[in-house]
Amino acid sequence: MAIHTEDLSSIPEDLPENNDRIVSGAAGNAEAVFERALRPKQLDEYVGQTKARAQLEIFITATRARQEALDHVLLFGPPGLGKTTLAHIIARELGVNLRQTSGPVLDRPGDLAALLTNLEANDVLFIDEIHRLSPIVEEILYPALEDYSLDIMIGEGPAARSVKIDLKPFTLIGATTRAGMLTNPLRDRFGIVARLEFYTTEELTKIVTRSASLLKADIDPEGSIEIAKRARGTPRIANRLLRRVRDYAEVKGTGTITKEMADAALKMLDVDPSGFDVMDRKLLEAILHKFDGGPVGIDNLAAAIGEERDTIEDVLEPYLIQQGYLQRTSRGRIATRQAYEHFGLTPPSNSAIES
Ligand SMILES: Nc1ncnc2c1ncn2[C@@H]1O[C@H](COP(=O)(O)OP(=O)(O)OP(=O)(O)O)[C@@H](O)[C@H]1O
Ligand SMILES: [Mg+2]
Repeated sequence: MAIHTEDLSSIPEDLPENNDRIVSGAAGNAEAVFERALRPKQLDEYVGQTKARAQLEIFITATRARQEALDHVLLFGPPGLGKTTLAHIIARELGVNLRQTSGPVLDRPGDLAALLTNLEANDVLFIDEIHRLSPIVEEILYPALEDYSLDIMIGEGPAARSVKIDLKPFTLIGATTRAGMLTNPLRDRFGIVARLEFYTTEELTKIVTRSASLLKADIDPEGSIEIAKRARGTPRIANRLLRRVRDYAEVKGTGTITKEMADAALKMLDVDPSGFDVMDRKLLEAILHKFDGGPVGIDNLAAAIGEERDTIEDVLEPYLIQQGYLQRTSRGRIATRQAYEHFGLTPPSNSAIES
């Protein structure tokens, strides 16, 4: 039996607590504990993502049979869709160890060299937020990925010399919310690229039901559906809403999470029936009211709602676009017909919007 290790020491301590935004895709610190408890451990417990899963299943089975290292894997998609979970599952299914670090933490070439030389044959190195690797570390990574070798400089000045170190075969799993921010040479070195998609209500209902049973929360099937519908297509949010609704049901009701309880709790938390929270509405309303429905450039929009451009692009926008409320065009963001209707407004007849 291989040991499945998680190097918690390399996870940054200063993760933000996202208590201010209930449907934020990002995880807060306190939440990490629950997340670990609710995280599926095997591929067959991993709900949804049929495309990515089917692809991985084949590669994992073939690689296991040949006892080789799996090709390098890039997982990308918005926060909370299950990239970290999937990385752990892959290592576990391969029967190898996983070492975890992240782009911003790994800022010195020596740290990467230490990690790589400590891997056993066919192990997984998981680098979260891989788009934030420093260029020097990335340079060192290329030959490691390509022919399992490291070229590092030892010493300084005239005495400096380059040393080549052979590594055991390994698999890099990189995760990013923004595939577009990877450099081309890095992206090209991943043999398997899996894009994670937002989950359907049915898939999220399964996740909520499973989590409720792990948390020993009493929930009706309709209660699960209500939470699933309002989770912005994101398992992390579904699990978070479940915990909040459970508290509400314990205090205001008999403890059973019914549709009515879920609805009342989510109303109190300002999550609307489409799963939009205050920030989503603020973004859409800004486009509708301040910019006449758009097009509006991302920087103007960021200034208007007092939000970071990155947060808009990584967290807010993807779901609104996928759901058809927002369009990204070369001239800027446009509110769609559906967005007008969501706020009870009449879409302008002559506008460029499509529904
Ligand atoms: N396919 C799934 N089936 C069941 N639960 C899932 C699935 N994907 C994610 N989850 C749940 O959602 C939580 C968040 O997932 P995870 O941490 O893997 O997201 P992530 O994509 O790595 O997010 P980030 O971009 O913030 O790192 C997990 O704790 C897990 O319980
Ligand atoms: Mg993650």
